Order: sequence, then structure tokens, then C-alpha cells
Amino acid sequence: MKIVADENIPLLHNFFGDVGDIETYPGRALTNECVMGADILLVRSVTQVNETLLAGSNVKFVGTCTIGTDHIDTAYLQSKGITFSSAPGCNATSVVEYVISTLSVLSEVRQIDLSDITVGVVGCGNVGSRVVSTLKRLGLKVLANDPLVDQTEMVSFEEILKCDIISLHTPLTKEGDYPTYHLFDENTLAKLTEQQVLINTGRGAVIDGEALKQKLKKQPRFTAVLDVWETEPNVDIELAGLVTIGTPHIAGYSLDGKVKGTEMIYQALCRHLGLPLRHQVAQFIPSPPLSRMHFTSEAEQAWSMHTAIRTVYDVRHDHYNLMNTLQGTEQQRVQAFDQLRKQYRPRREFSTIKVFLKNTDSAMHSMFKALGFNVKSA
Ligand SMILES: NC(=O)C1=CN([C@@H]2O[C@H](COP(=O)(O)OP(=O)(O)OC[C@H]3O[C@@H](n4cnc5c(N)ncnc54)[C@H](O)[C@@H]3O)[C@@H](O)[C@H]2O)C=CC1
Ligand SMILES: O=C(O)C(=O)[C@H](O)COP(=O)(O)O
Repeated sequence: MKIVADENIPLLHNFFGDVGDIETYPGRALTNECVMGADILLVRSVTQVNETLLAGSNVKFVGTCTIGTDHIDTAYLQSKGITFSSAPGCNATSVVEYVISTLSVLSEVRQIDLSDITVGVVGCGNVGSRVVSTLKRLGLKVLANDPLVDQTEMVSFEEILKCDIISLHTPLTKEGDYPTYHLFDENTLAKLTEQQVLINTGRGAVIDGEALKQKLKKQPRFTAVLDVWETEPNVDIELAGLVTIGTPHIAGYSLDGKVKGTEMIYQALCRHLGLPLRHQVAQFIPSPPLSRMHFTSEAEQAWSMHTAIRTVYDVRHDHYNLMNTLQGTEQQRVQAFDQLRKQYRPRREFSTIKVFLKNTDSAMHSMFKALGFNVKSA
């Protein structure tokens, strides 16, 4: 059995090595020629999987080790009887932690009092609902909008537009009753004041990038945080220079989230082929490292939450890394964008870190728990 796969799928050989012969390619370089003779195709988000890629091939199973599926022509796969699987929720925690780190940083650099603001979440699926529940458990006021789920706890889109911070967690869709393509177009962006914050970790084209750029030129104090870009991997340099935080599509790039994506597709493929499950992440990735943080005095505890969040993941590192690549020719910048993603450091999730607190009955203890840290008594 021949497996053609994106070379950036972590633990690819560990999971799939005994399922078939693996041939790897850079995800953006996968062509129709590459998949000829393949039975199985394993991709990430950068490969457009459609008739152009698959015509005339024998591929019977396509798996994407990602949450997003906008790069997959599922109707075409269905019409050809090709089994398809994605990895829903695999890196949702990673995205939540990106948002948490962003809020922590903005609270300082934009002097935002998090206890006094309302966060509006657009898209309340695996990621959005976890953002909502985590922020609520931290004591923040949160509203959510999602026309496609039970409306009991949802508010209107117009209400979301009044929130101090708006965080986008929708897929990219161009069809259906509620398409998200350019959901934040010139008109919608015009309704946001300079005091508001817009965070996008969904897909770039949910915001009209050109319209956002023009808004930021007119209202430079408007805070935009972009992990995803309409034109990626070719980031609009001018827009990048105007955002408060800009990162190279790595919100979901915790090691834990990425390998979970591989594991989920491995499981789906085993189901498809009727094979027993022989591998799991724990075999290959060390269980939670012995990383420990001790906050044992009252003074330390006062700022401990922000310290812990930013020690494990400070979104500004990814921001500076991206900003440092925005030079040279378009080709050099595109390569640099992909390199940042390919060589991304092993970032672990909060749950892998043990936090020792002096007083485990404290409100701080509840907050650390809400963030997912492994809280212990000092
Ligand atoms: N930046 C990154 O690294 C990552 C980005 N993503 C993106 O985030 C998206 C969301 O991820 P999940 O929450 O796991 O997906 P999900 O499918 O669980 O949830 C998406 C939610 O958005 C809602 N939605 C659809 N159209 C909407 C609209 N017009 N207005 C409001 N809500 C709408 C859906 O009803 C659904 O509840 C993914 O599709 C992917 O594109 C996901 C993981 C990592
Ligand atoms: O899971 C998703 O959806 C994402 O956006 C991934 O983080 C994208 O990662 P790549 O597939 O582009 O490596």
C-alpha cells in the first residue's frame, strides 16, 4: 500500500510506517503526478485536495491532520467514493492558549482591565466553545454568536460587534446560509471603534484583509491580532506592519495539538482498513515533562497567572519571528513563512506543566485550574 503524505505531518513514520510505504512531499508541492499510484493521501491545511490533484489516481482515503477542511473538496471526494477524515478538535486547546496568551499580553501593552470588558466569540464549535468556557471560568464576561448551534446561549452578530474584544473561530465557508468569507468586510469593520480588539485565529479570508488594512491606516489605535492571513503564505507586509500582534498561522501549533491530529487520522485510517490500533501518541511523545513552576509567596502569586501563561507560551515570540521575516522578495518571504511553521519549536500545552501554589483553596488556584494547568499544593 502506498501512502503519499505532507512531510510536515509529525510522527508520520511512527504512526503509518507499518501501514504502507510512505512517500513525502512539501504540502504545497503535492501535484497530480505525486499522487499517481498512491492509495492513501495524508495532508495538512496547505494542500488543495480536489479534482486537479486526484484525477486519475487510485486514492481511496484522504486524511487531513487538521481541524479546518476548507482546503478539501469534500463533494468531489464523495462523488468518487473516497473516504475522508479530518481531525476535529485536535488542536483546539492550543488555539485557546493562543487567545489566552494574547489577552494576557494585551492586558499589559494596551492597559486592558480584563475584569471590566466583554469578549465576543464568533463561531462556537470545538475552539470557540472552549474559549467561552475558559474565559467564563476565569471570571470574564463573554458573549457568543453562532447561527448553526442551539441558540439558547447565543447573541446576535450585532451584539458581538459591540464587545470590547472579538475573537473569530469560524471555518472559512463561501456557501450555505451563513458564509464566513469576508464576514468582516468594510461595512462590518466600520462599525468597530478604535477602542475595540479583533482577534482572528480562524481563517484569513473571514476578514477582508484589504479593508482591515485601510481601517488600520485610518485608525492606527485599532487593535488587530492576526494568526491567519487572507493571502498566506504571502503575508501582506503593509497589513502586518499595522497589526498589534501578527503570527504565522501557528495558533494551533502546540506539539500536543499537532500530534493529536496525526493520531486521529491514524485511527480513522485503521478503521477504514479494518486494522487494529497499534500506536498512540504516548509511545512517541514524552508524557508531561517535569516542568514545574513554584509560586509560594503572596507577592509571587499576585502576578503568577500571567507569568505562568507567558512562560509556557508568549505569543510575542511568534509575532517577532514573523515580523523579522517580512523582508526580501515575495519568494523569500513566502519561504520564510513556511520555514517558521516547519521549524516551529515544540510548544507544550498548559496541562503539561505542574504549578505549585501556596494556597490551593485560593481564587488563584481556580484560575490555574480553569487554564488547564496541573495545579499542586506547594
Ligand atoms: N489558526 C490555527 O492554527 C487554527 C485555525 N483553525 C480554524 O478554526 C476554525 C474553527 O475550529 P473549530 O472550532 O474546531 O471548528 P468547529 O467546526 O468545531 O466549529 C466552528 C463553528 O463555527 C460555526 N460557524 C459557521 N459559520 C458561522 C458563521 N457565519 N457565524 C458564526 N459561527 C459560524 C459553526 O456552526 C461551528 O459551531 C477551523 O475551521 C479552522 O479553520 C483551527 C485550528 C487551528
Ligand atoms: O487545524 C487547523 O485547521 C489549522 O489551522 C492548523 O493549525 C494548520 O496547520 P497546517 O496544516 O497549515 O500545518
